[in-house]
Amino acid sequence: MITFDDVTLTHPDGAGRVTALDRVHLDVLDGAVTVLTGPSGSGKSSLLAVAAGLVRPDSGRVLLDGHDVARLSPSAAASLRRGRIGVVFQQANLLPSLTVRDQLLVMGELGVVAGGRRRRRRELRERADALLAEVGLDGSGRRRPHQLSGGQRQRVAIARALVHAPSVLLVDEPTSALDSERAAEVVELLVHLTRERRTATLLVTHDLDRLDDVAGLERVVRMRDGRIEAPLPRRAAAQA
Ligand SMILES: Nc1ncnc2c1ncn2[C@@H]1O[C@H](COP(=O)(O)OP(=O)(O)OP(=O)(O)O)[C@@H](O)[C@H]1O
Repeated sequence: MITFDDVTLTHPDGAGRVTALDRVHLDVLDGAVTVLTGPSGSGKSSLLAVAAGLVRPDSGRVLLDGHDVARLSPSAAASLRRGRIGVVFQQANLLPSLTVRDQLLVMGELGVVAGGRRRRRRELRERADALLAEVGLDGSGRRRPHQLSGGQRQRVAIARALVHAPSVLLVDEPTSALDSERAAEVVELLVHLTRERRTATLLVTHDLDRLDDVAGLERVVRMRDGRIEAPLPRRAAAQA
């Protein structure tokens, strides 16, 4: 679970400062996808960056499984990120020369080192293969990114983000490069994996209306001017 408790973040802006997050309170619960939407500049990326420990807020607490990410040193934040957080970006960002399976194994090894756990390689390989099957890429482990469709690449990115068994999944506009049908499939997959693995998933999207038919996105929060508006029913949030 991630808890944002009274989190404020400002950036320098000419002579003054611009407020990206303004006293944000939000719980991202385990086993559910919390959708974060809102207009450009409302603070969505800033909230993800703070959750990932990439940016330190001016004030407030960001609790990730009880650790205050906002107070950690940069190296401790990096270690927490590698051990407990999975991230999926707008583009899949796969390494062109690696096979699908190796994309997962490389990330898994990083998590193993960072977490100081002696997870055996065989275990990691089994985990990678199980994840590839779960995201519908059973049998594609030897392919390389250029042999995959956009939706398949994004599925690899999702599997890679989960291979070290993070408790938190941060997802930034994962569907912007996909058509509506593929977009819905990718988000359905995220809902399924989130429930099954009990991750606390925070999904940023600006086009909520494209996800109208996806079940399991009950929790939608909308940002405006750095603030979280009260959680809204999904249709109302899409129209606001
Ligand atoms: N590094 C920075 N320096 C100065 N201002 C910044 C910086 N990063 C973000 N901002 C400002 O903080 C506010 C929130 O930006 P943020 O990128 O979090 O919004 P967003 O909702 O993710 O927007 P988008 O949907 O366009 O990605 C905006 O006013 C933006 O201009």
